[in-house]
Amino acid sequence: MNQTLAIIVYIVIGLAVVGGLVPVFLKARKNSQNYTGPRDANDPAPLDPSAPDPAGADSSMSAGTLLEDRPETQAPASDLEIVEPVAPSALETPLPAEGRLVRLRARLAKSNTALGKGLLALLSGDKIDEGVWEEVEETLLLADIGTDSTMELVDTLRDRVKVLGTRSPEHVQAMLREELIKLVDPTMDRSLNISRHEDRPAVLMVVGVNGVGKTTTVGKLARVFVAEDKDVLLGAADTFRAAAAEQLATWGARVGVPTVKSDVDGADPASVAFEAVKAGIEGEVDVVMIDTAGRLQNKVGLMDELGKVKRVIEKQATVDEVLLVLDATTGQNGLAQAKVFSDVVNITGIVLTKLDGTAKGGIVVAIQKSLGVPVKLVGLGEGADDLAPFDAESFVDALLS
Ligand SMILES: Nc1nc2c(ncn2[C@@H]2O[C@H](COP(=O)(O)OP(=O)(O)OP(=O)(O)O)[C@@H](O)[C@H]2O)c(=O)[nH]1
Repeated sequence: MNQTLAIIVYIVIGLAVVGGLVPVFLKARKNSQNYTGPRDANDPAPLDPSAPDPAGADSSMSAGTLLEDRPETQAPASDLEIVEPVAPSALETPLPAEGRLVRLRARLAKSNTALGKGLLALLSGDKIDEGVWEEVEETLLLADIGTDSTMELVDTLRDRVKVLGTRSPEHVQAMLREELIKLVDPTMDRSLNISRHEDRPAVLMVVGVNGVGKTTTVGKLARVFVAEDKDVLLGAADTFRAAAAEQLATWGARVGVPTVKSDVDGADPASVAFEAVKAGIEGEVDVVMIDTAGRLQNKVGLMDELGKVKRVIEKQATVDEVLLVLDATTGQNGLAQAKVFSDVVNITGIVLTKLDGTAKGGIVVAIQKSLGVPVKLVGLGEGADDLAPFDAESFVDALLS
């Protein structure tokens, strides 16, 4: 009897010990997903165990706190989770990308009437004297086309008007259309490099300053790719703004796309990016898209951090597309941002957002000219499908319509 009792006691103790270890094993397994590769020279300092919890410090920040105000040390990306999409029955069907610029033409035309219609009115008048050319110049400069391109366009138009003799409004419209299209450059390759490699997904990274529309762009792009039947995975490497990862996961879930994110505020963004790409390789998806935190281009540490995110991804894949998101309403300021970002991460394309809210559509020309990088996409509203592949002819037609 005593022997049986002793056996039962041993079994109970044994079960208690095993039960206690299970969570430890599970936690260890979760953490083993973390990126543990060698640190780069400019990596953030490793955590000092005696230091106050940086996650705690971060969580006291408001969503509006700028990235440069955060503590130097960063929490590791422990507690990574993959947010799975909603039930298939609740999934949305995104619109195909083709023809979107034409569909959204009215928005572009509405905010750029001054440019297209203004130029047409000026050039269709009975007499084109110096005063008119000055007004044409002013209109182009106000639309943020940039000084060099404005001069170039005015000189060409002046020559062509001279040669033309009679000027019907149709003639003027055709001439203006032709010259504007040349300026926007239809020869640039605007396709996105998102073809899957034999053994791994294509990786696309989105960068830019605060609030330009990076997360929104990744969400809208996920929809475009889903409409093209691609398998997509998102990585929420904007670990600074508390709501950003949630925002991204919600975008993804709506169209059946999973998101890799960290539960820890201020987690190491490179680590989240690494894990997202790893999950993309293991899941054999077509495209992994990495959202990054907004950062001011004049903060060296933050720009270094961005370079690190890219380098860490490159330990297991190539970064095929780096899209710089610029807010069209900030006009020429975007040029300064573009310059610095392109020094750090080799920008392959521009996304120009909020073109629906500005009469400065000419910034497309200025950016391409100063950077030599094509505008590949334009944002024309806050709606889920208000992102369009950029096309020189449709764009100019919208300006002149
Ligand atoms: N009108 C308009 N609003 C846009 C467009 N694209 C983005 N937005 C809005 O811009 C705001 C900022 O967008 P986010 O995607 O959160 O910007 P973000 O760059 O990720 O922000 P940070 O992570 O703080 O740097 C949101 O209110 C978007 O709805 C656009 O093309 N048109």
